[in-house]
Order: sequence, then C-alpha cells, then structure tokens
Amino acid sequence: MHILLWFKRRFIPDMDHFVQSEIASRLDEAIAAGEHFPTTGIIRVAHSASPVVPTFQSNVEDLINDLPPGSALTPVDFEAFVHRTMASAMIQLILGKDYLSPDNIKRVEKIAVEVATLGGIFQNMSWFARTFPRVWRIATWLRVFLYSIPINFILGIGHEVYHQLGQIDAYDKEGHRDSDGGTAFTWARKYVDHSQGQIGVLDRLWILTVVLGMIFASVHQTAVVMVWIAFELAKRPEDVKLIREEMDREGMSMRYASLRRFEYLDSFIREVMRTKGDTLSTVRMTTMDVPLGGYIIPSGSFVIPLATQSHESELFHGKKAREFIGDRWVGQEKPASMLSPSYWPFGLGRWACPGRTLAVAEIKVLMLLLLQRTDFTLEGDDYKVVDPLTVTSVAPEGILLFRRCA
Ligand code: HEM
Repeated sequence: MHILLWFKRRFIPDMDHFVQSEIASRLDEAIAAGEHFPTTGIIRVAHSASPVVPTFQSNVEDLINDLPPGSALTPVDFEAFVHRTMASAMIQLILGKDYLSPDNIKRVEKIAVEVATLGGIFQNMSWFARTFPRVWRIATWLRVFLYSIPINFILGIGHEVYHQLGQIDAYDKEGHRDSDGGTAFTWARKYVDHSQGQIGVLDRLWILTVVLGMIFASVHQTAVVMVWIAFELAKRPEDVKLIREEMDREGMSMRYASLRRFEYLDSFIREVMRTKGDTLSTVRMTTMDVPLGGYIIPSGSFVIPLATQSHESELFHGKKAREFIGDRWVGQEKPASMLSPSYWPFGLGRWACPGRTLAVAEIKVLMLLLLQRTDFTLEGDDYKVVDPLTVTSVAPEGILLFRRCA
C-alpha cells in the first residue's frame, strides 16, 4: 500500500475521477438501452454500442448452447464464466470494441487476478505465504512486475493503448465516436497538451497505470460477487420464485432506470452483500494521532474495520440481524448501492467505491438473464467460504448445476 503514496500523481483519485466522469455519470450508455422482451425468448438490444447487456447476453447464450438438451443438470465452471464475461464487457467499456479478442479477454482475466494477488488477497490461502510472508511478497512482486504485467499488459494490450493515446488528436479528427474508442480514451483527452497536439510520454504511461488499476477494480470483485449472488439464489428457491414474479411484472427492460425497478432482486443482492462476511479492502491510514473508542490510534497506522461488526449489529438491524431475509429491504428505499454506517460492502465516505452503481446494475443484468433462460442449483445444496476475511475478493467454492428453463 505504501508504494501508492510514493507517486507524485494521485492514483486512487485519478481512478475515482475516471469512474465518476466516464462511467457512473453515463450508466445507461454503459449498460445498454435494451428493448422490452418477454420472460422467455430472445432479448433485443437497441443500442449496440453499449457493452454490458449485449456481452452478457451473448455469453449466457453460449452457456446455454453448451448445456445438453433436456432436463439434465450440468455442472458449469461459473467462476471462469463470470470472469470471462466481466473481462469482455470491461474491455469494451474501458478500451473499446477494437480491443475485444479471445487473447485480450484471457490477458485481462489474468491481469485482474494477478493484481488481486499483488494486493495480498490470496495470501491467507497458501501455507508458504502464511509461513514466509516476506519471501512470498518479494517473489510475488517480482513475478507480477517482471513477468505477468509485462507479458499480459504491456506487450499484450498496453503498447496498443500507448500508441492510440499518441494518436488521440488525429483519432478525433477522423470522427470516431467516443463509445468506439472506450472510456479510457475519452478520459485521456484531458491530458492532451494542446501546444503539442498530443499526449506526452509520461502522461501516456500514467494513463496506462490508471487503466491497469481500472481493469482490476472493475473485473475481479464484481465477478466474485456474481458468484456469491448466484450461489445464494441457488440455495433459496423461494426467493427465486419472487424474483421471477417481479420479472413478469416489470417486463424486463434493460435500461439502467428500469433495472432500478427490480426492487426484490435489489433487496436480495443487498442482503447477500450484508451477510456474506468481511473484506479487508476498506483501509485507512491515520495522518495524526486519533482518539477512537477509548484508545489512541497513532499517526501512520493502518486501520482496517470489520464490516461484520456493522452488518450483523442488532443495534442497526434488529434482533434478526444475523438472519438472511431476502426481502428485508423491499420498500425501505435502501438500494444495494446505498451506503451508511450500518452497510458498507463498498466502503464508506469520500473514498467509497465509485463503481458500485455499475457493479450492482451488472449483477442484476446477469442474474435476470440467467433466471430468464436457466434453472440452477448447487451440488450438495451448499458452498464453502474459502477465506472469511476476503469474501468479495475470493469467491466461495461450490459447483453450480444448470439446465435450460422448461
Ligand atoms: C461488487 C463489486 C465491487 C465491490 C464489492 C467493490 C468494493 C470496493 C471497496 C470496498 C472499495 C474501497 C472503498 C473505501 O475504501 O471506502 C472500492 C474502491 C474502488 N472501486 Fe470498487 N468495488 C466493486 C466494483 C467496482 C467497479 C465495477 C469499479 C469500476 C468501474 C470499481 C472501482 C473502484 C475504484 C476506482 C475504487 C477506489 C476509489 C477510491 O478510493 O476513491 N469498483 N471498491
């Protein structure tokens, strides 16, 4: 973490600005303006430049085509499916359609997991890493910085992005629309030095660093949370029934505004995020001695609060705080992306996750498409939490079995 503080430029605020200005403020463009479609049958998408719905639709279609005909339940590697799906959608959203290729999808999946590894997210899971943390950290940094990032990012995608950033003015004059070039190139325009007519070398390298961070932030955690939501849906057929009734009622438009009407599904997502446990990613460092709960936290300390202390607190959530109640939030005007001291799976305050509205919308789109076309259940009707301290970064383990809807 300390390394980020060495940068003169501000990495996290720049990523934050990127998401706020290019993605969160234009969610309908990012998601897709879909037309209404019946609960079974083909989905039509009106706005082909929008990456999320068409990509999710075509990946769900592939998943269904791989299932055998009939009613046999078939295991699907769901974690790989959601990573692939998120990587495809985010490549298009961040870099543009020209970058979408099977090789780039694999590279982005790999980069997302490698940056997660670099952040120590998987450290708990390895005996070697727990026993020799320093050696593990040095070996991991060397592997990721000297091998994975150069091979998968710099040689794979980075040099093309670097080249395109150098052409950005010429690109504008050719009359390409923003959505063709990806949000990274729209955002990068603020770096054009108009006296030179170009983006300078250092700025281009900086933009690449921010793009790398964005790929990690937008792919990995959302994919992992999709696994959580699908596993919980598979365990709770009574909630699935209510969500399907809502799908019939609402008519299944895929516009961002329409997605917000899926109140039951939203409540279910919020309840999964509230009850799933801790993720040590909301971190703060004290810049002065801070009094807290009768103690003084010295300046320069990392503070990592445990979300479960708020999420399972009876003070906030009543006697049934530890129970999973799928419709707990229906009619409460508390959507899954709305944070407060009683609910902060996306962090809290000034540095809360700027991508949370996109993430929740993406989770909704995928779950609606899956519930529309498939039935799914969990082998053994259960899953295993692999690491209770990093639940939104490490997917739970379980096998989802799918069949086409009758
Ligand atoms: C379900 C999926 C996601 C989860 C659980 C999640 C969670 C988080 C958390 C806990 C933080 C730290 C917040 C804090 O310190 O208060 C964070 C920060 C961040 N997230 Fe997300 N996130 C998700 C999806 C996304 C997506 C889709 C994007 C981008 C499109 C994104 C972009 C970011 C960025 C840029 C930051 C740094 C923000 C800052 O510190 O100002 N996240 N996220």
